[in-house]
Amino acid sequence: MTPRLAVEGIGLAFGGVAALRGVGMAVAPGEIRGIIGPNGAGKTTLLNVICGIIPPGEGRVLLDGQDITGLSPSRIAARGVRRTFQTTALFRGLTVLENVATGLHTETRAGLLDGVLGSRRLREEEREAAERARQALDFVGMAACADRPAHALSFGQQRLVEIARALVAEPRVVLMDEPAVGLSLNRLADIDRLLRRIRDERGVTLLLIEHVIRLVMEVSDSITVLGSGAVIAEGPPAAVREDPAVVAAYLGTAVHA
Ligand SMILES: Nc1ncnc2c1ncn2[C@@H]1O[C@H](COP(=O)(O)OP(=O)(O)OP(=O)(O)O)[C@@H](O)[C@H]1O
Repeated sequence: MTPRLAVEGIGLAFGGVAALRGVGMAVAPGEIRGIIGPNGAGKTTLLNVICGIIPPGEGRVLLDGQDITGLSPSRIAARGVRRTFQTTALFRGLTVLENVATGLHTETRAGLLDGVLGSRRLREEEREAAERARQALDFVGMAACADRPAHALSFGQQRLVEIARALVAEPRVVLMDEPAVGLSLNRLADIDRLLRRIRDERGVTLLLIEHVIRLVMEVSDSITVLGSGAVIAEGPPAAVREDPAVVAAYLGTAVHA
């Protein structure tokens, strides 16, 4: 089967520092793939390469077999690869609903002239965008906050809105950078459930960077472990947890936390 997402031989250096070294990985459709590794291992850089924020020095990124290496972030988003960030990145001046609707920018067809003329097509698009944004908010359990200003929400709520924004355009792949960061332990089960629903109900393939090892071990179908910019282990959570190279990379503690 063609992988939904594959990276092949990705290499990237920042100045003299090799951030990624020959990274390869193939993720099946509908898989939750955890990406773990110590600080500085290259996890965020890998997501940035996949979604086009940083062009790789070497290697290729393939989406359903098609080479998307070097495309701009907005073109890659338009092909169905969306992203959430480590720190929330909502527009402060917009409502929650408007923030989620910005996730549809790659699909909006009405042109500038339509805006000037206030055409019916533009109004229809806006209505449709609002409806889809509302559905995405409902999916993450945030519909009641739709009309509130985004900055008035708690950190945890803002993270859910970001996930809704990543989902609104019905992506094929969502890259998530630490969705559980800053959440209390009793919210972890909610995130676990939400990630599974994103996979099962929306058919989205998920790449998940996560430092909360308990969450990533429970929710991932398989895990790729990065160390110093290279893949040091890959496989089902139970096998990765026992892998000597992984235990050594984490100094034998965190993987069992
Ligand atoms: N924009 C940049 N300029 C220079 N070096 C960078 C840049 N971004 C990342 N690096 C370096 O690349 C390496 C990989 O960093 P990256 O942030 O991808 O690691 P990470 O695994 O996501 O770490 P963390 O778990 O701490 O978020 C590190 O050595 C980091 O210092």
